[in-house]
Parts: sequence; C-alpha cells; structure tokens
Amino acid sequence: MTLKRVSQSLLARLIAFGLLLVILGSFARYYLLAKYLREDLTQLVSAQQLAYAEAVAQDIDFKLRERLRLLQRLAATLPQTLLDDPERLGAWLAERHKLNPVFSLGIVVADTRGTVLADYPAAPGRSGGSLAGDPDFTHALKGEGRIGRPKTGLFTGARLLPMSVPLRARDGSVRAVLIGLTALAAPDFLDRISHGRIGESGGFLLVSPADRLFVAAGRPELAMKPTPPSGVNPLHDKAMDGFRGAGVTTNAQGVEEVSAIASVPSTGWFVVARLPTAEAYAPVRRAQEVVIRQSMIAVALVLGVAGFFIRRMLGPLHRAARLAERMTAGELPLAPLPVVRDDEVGLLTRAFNQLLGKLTASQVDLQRMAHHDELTGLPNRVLLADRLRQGLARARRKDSRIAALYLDLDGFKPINDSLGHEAGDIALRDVSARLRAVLRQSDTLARVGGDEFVLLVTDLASREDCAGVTELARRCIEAVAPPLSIKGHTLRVGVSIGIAFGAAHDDPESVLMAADHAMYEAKKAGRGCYRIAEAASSPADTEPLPG
Ligand SMILES: Nc1nc2c(ncn2[C@@H]2O[C@H](COP(=O)(O)OP(=O)(O)OP(=O)(O)O)[C@@H](O)[C@H]2O)c(=O)[nH]1
Repeated sequence: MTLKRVSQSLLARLIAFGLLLVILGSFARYYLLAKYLREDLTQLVSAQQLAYAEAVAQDIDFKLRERLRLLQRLAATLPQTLLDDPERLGAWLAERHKLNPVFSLGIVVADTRGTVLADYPAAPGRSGGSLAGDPDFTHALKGEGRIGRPKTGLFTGARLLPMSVPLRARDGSVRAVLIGLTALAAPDFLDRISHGRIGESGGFLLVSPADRLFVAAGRPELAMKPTPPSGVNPLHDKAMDGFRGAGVTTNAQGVEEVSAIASVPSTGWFVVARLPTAEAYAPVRRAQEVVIRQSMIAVALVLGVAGFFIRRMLGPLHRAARLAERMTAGELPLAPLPVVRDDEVGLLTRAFNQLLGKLTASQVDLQRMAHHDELTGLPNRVLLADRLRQGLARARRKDSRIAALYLDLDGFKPINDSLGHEAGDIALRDVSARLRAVLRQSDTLARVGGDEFVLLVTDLASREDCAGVTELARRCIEAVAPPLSIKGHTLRVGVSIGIAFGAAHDDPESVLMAADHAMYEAKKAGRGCYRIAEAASSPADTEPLPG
C-alpha cells in the first residue's frame, strides 16, 4: 500500500525521472568516454611502443654490425704467420680480447679444414677440435662473413650468437676462418631486451622469424624458446609475415596488449615492444571510476537537493490538500485556501478557491431556495416551522409567549381573474413589501400559501407585549388597505387575520391551526378584521404575565 502511494506520488516520480536522467547520462558518459579515450590511448601508446621498439632494434642492429666489423678488422690485421704458431696466435687473440671483450665466449681461429688453431677465452676441448660441419665455418670458408643464427655452443654449452669471417691470403684465397662468439646473456648486448621494462608490466621480445625463435625476452622463460604456432596471436602472425607497426592483440597467454614491431635489418630479426592493455588503458578505468563517483554524487544530489527543493515546491500543494480534506470531513469550515506562491501551485489553489466560491454561492442559493418563497423572497413554510420551534423553545426557557398571525388576503382572486396571474404576482409582492414594512426586525413574515401569510412574533414577555400583537394586526390591516396600482389599474385587497398565542406546552402545529381557525372567524365576521383564537394559549387563559 505504502509502495503504491510512493509510486503514485508526484514527488517520487519527479525524483525518479531526475535519477533516470542522471543514470542514463552517466551510462552514456561511461561508455563514450571509455570508447574515445581507448581509441586515443591506443594511438598514443602504439606510437610510443613503436618508438621504443625502433630504438631498441636500432641499438641491437648497431651492436651486431659493430661486432661483425670488429671481427673483420681482426681478420684483416691478424698476422698470417701466427697461423703456424698456435701459441702466439692464442696470445694475440687474448691481447685483442682484452682490448675489446665483446665476444664474451671467445674468438676462434680455424684452418680451412675446420680444425681450431687457437681460441680465446679458451673453452674446454675447443682448441684442436673440429668445426668442419659448422654452418658458420662453412659459410666463411666460401669467402663471406656473416652473422650466424643463435644456438647453443658446441664447446661452451651456452646460448650464443656466432659471427664468422674469412681470413684471406694475399692472393685472396681463404686461409682460415675467424669466428666470434657472443653469449646471448652477455652484458651490454641484448640487455635492453632482457631487462628493459615498459611501464609496470610491459617489456620487449627479440624474435628470429627464420628460426621461429625468441632470441631474447623480458620474461627469461621465453628466451630461446619457439614462438607460438600461427593462429594463436594474430599480430605475431602478421609480424612473422613481415608486418612492421603497432596494434592491439591477445598474446599466447591470453593477455591483451598493445604491441609494436620494429626490424633488426642485419639479422632479419624483429623487436616487439609490448604493454598489456590493463596498464595502457589504466587512465580509461580511472576516468570510468571518476564518472561512477560523479554519478553517485549526482544521484545523492538529486535525492537530497532536488528532493528537498521539489518537496518545498510541492509543500503548499500538500498543505492545501490536507486543508481541503479537513474541510470535506467537516473539521474546518469551507474557506478559500491560502495562495502561498504565484506559481503553478498558486494557480491551482486559486482555481480551487474559485470553484469553492462557486460551490459556496450555489450552496447559499440552494439553502435560500429551500427556505424562502421564490416570488416574494419571504421565508417559506419550512423556515417558519423552524422559527416557530425556536420561538416556543425560547418561550419554555424564558417563560414568555409567542403569537402567530395567520393572514389571508381578501379579494385577491379577482385580480388574477381580471388582470391575469402576472398582475396577481405583482399584487402579492406589493402586499409582502407593505407587511414587511410593518414588522419589527425580530418578527418573521412567511408566505405559506397562495395569498396566505403567517406573521410570527416571539419573546412576548408581558401583557403589554401581548396587547401589542393586536395592535400589530391592526397595522397590517391598515398597511394592506390602501389601493394597489397594477398595470395602470387601481385595485384594492384587504386582509383577514387570525391570532393565536403559544406558550411553553404548545406545539407549533396546534398554534398554526388555531391561528388558521381564527382567521376563518375573521373572514366570517366580514373580512378586513382580526380574531384571536380561544383554544390556543391566549393571555386570558393563562397565568397573568408579569408587567
Ligand atoms: N397570481 C398568483 N395567484 C396565486 C398564487 N398562488 C395562488 N394564487 C391564486 O390565489 C387565489 C386564492 O384564492 P382565494 O383565497 O379564494 O381568493 P380570495 O379572492 O382572496 O378569496 P377569499 O380568501 O375568500 O377572500 C386563487 O385564485 C389562486 O389560484 C400565486 O403565486 N400567484
């Protein structure tokens, strides 16, 4: 029941409408903000990631080329006589290595058969060993230097990157092969991949697409591990096919990330700079949180402030409704409601007051019509009966009397008959006016029939007062007697009066009947006179009145 009342309340509906607007607005802002911020951030983070990836790729490319150039310089400067003296060759290599120790796992010199002549730093079993089947050795033997493929070293067992260059005789023939081995984990080599961080959770990967291998990775467990099969990570698949640039993708671990790919031209590798979107889009989440917080504040404001103001605005309406209810219940008299403000509520209250005014006026009219004669405006039989009851009640309380004078016009019918009903009405109104002029204010003159009137006189406290009633009857006869001028005709009517007195024990009907009978007596006595009823409480029958 209470819920139904609330749902029907204008206040509740206005607040609900306000809340709906706030919530819809919040939803729209929440999603639009997220959408546009995400788009902008994707662009920004992609550009940033690409810049990182390119910088790292260039750095790695530079280091690789530098190493290859160094190896070529060594090959060009190595005194060929040392090839026949492994001990001195080893010392020469050690000297060079100390000057620039970039080949952390050693510089190896092998003759054209692949036999290792010397190495530094030395690896167990390498010197005197054979590199005959080694692809880097074979390649250099053909006269070309190259950066090899990452692999696990034959003698060192470490993950390394080999580089090989030929050592040529004066006639241009290959006399030996120089191989430089760099540990993938060597300092200042791929550390930007393995230790570089992007934000809190992002990092780098170095991929060799030809080997389908992670050469190095920020996550150590990925280093030298195969790349995911195609179909797992769409952006990785594109990168393997040669795409360079940035995009949003989901990696093999199911983590969505913004990734950028840049080439390492010297090896055909590529660097991936990756940042999980959970971190990249953190500002989006923060903005969404702000929107949610704002919305909660807006909801609180709508509930509090708007609720307060709407309540205030509708307050006069509530008060007016309560007043109207109490008037309807009869607890308050009907009265215009106070118009507090000049707004819609005031307009409604004013309209209500106008309606109330009309209602009250028609109620007064109805009341008047129910108690008055329409033609003369005099009280009718109903109101007379009431006044008669009141008069007798007062007589009981004050030990006084009342007198009823029953008046019947003489010779009225001929006016109707000769001049018409309208003339008769005029005569009745004129006679009423003359009789009214004779009365005291406390007397009641009522029209009780066609040409019959009753004059009620109350509070007759003394014998003189009672004697005054006959005097009043005489004045009535005199007042009616002068000729009437109706529609250019001079007409005469008279009046016969029957007087009956009433005291404490009398009932209204018997007093009226007594007066009526007395009036007939007056008619019989020749009209134009009054007679006093004997049956009712005439002053003669009762105890003498004081005075
Ligand atoms: N014009 C008019 N006539 C009315 C009205 N009510 C009653 N009458 C008429 O008043 C007349 C009353 O009749 P009577 O009392 O016999 O008339 P009267 O000539 O005074 O006769 P007496 O009383 O015997 O002297 C009737 O003709 C009614 O039709 C009214 O409201 N207007």
